[in-house]
Amino acid sequence: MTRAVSLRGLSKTYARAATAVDRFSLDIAPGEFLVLLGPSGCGKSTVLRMIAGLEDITEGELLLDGEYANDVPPRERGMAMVFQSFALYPNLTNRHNIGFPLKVQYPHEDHSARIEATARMLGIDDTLDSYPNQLSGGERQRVAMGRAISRRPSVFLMDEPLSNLDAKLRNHLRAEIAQLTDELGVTTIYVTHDQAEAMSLGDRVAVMRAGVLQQVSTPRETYAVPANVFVAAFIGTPRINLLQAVVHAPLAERMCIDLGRQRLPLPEPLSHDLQLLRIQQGRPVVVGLRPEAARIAPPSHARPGEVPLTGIVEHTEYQGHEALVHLNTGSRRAVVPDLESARPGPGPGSRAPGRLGRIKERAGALAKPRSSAADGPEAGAPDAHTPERATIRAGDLVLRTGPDTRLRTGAQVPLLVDLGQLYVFDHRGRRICPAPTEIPGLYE
Ligand SMILES: Nc1ncnc2c1ncn2[C@@H]1O[C@H](COP(=O)(O)OP(=O)(O)OP(=O)(O)O)[C@@H](O)[C@H]1O
Repeated sequence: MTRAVSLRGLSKTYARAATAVDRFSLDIAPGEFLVLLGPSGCGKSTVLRMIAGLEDITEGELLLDGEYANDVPPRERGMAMVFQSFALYPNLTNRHNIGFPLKVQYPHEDHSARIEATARMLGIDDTLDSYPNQLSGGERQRVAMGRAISRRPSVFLMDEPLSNLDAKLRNHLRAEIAQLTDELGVTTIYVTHDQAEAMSLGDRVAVMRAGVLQQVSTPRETYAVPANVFVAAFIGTPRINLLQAVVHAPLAERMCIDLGRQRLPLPEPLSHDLQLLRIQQGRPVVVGLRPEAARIAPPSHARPGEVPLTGIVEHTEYQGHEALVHLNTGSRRAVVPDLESARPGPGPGSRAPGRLGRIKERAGALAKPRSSAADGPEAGAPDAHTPERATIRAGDLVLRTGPDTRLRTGAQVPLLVDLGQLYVFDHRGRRICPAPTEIPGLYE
């Protein structure tokens, strides 16, 4: 059996604490795999615990199969929870750990067949007579999952079940969880702060920030059409490049996006999405370019929709299947406060003061800002005395290239930016390009 879970304006306020979850609404279909994703402390576990009945709901409604369920005791909700810490009974064999919930529910029945079938499904049938301390972390987490499965719950609640495991095992178990929940067809709500895990597991991903739901969509939509700058920055590795910019849209001239030291010209005729940017004239915006949205090539190689920019190579990270080139375009990075500490900094070489200084000097030598209606305090080109100066750093743009690309540090290289992959966010961080109501090309 599987069931629908609906959250209607769910809020949670702890005594003497800020609101942990703020008017959270979501409908989860029977059999769906929904991932709750967000940084530490954003309220993911609190949502899960309210669904489980382990936490009182301060405001709002929980519906199970359409029925009001705020007051249903946890054991009557037909849910099973798997936590980050394996939480097994150390003095019970794995067989008894898996069978424990069955024994509590039906003390006089023989559960051997179901325990063994569950263990086979999880590939731990040969460890049934061992104790948890005789198992590896991955095996212990399988036993914990076995205990959750054996009860045949109608909803699985998983709270970072893989975060105590090493990367290799995590990837392996991730695939197993996907297969298992698919086979069982049970509604699964899975909490993680790992965006790669969320993207690979979820039918849909619900991104949270500071207790508030930001976006709920398929992994593909979440990546392709993030609702705001927070979601754009949270999803994708390497992270999207976010640059401070100003839209420059004089009536008689071509529109462009001023990045401070360089501009992105917007070729005529403008696409519908780019036309809508006109109303942002003179306003600060944030430009988002994923690492695959630009390539190293001269202007003569431009394909339709590509516009030129230049950058100075700061350093190249070899990744085996690709290389990541860190470039300095003289732009100012935009900061997403909740995420900034998690952002990988520039490479080790760039931390050497002499080299950083040299890179900054070269950045200064890039195309000088032309006179612009948008020039001014918000437009970029900050002078050395403004605090903004500190935000001009080497490596404002990271691009993906082939693994064999050889680039000399300090070389100035021509770039082509694909405007079809350009994101623009307004001063409040909402996506304004592509326009919010459209999902261009996604279902073609
Ligand atoms: N029992 C509690 N009393 C007071 N505040 C709490 C309690 N439990 C959680 N909080 C607060 O509620 C907020 C949300 O916590 P929650 O554990 O749901 O976040 P999370 O997104 O699951 O974080 P993590 O990924 O670190 O587990 C945090 O600010 C946390 O400090």
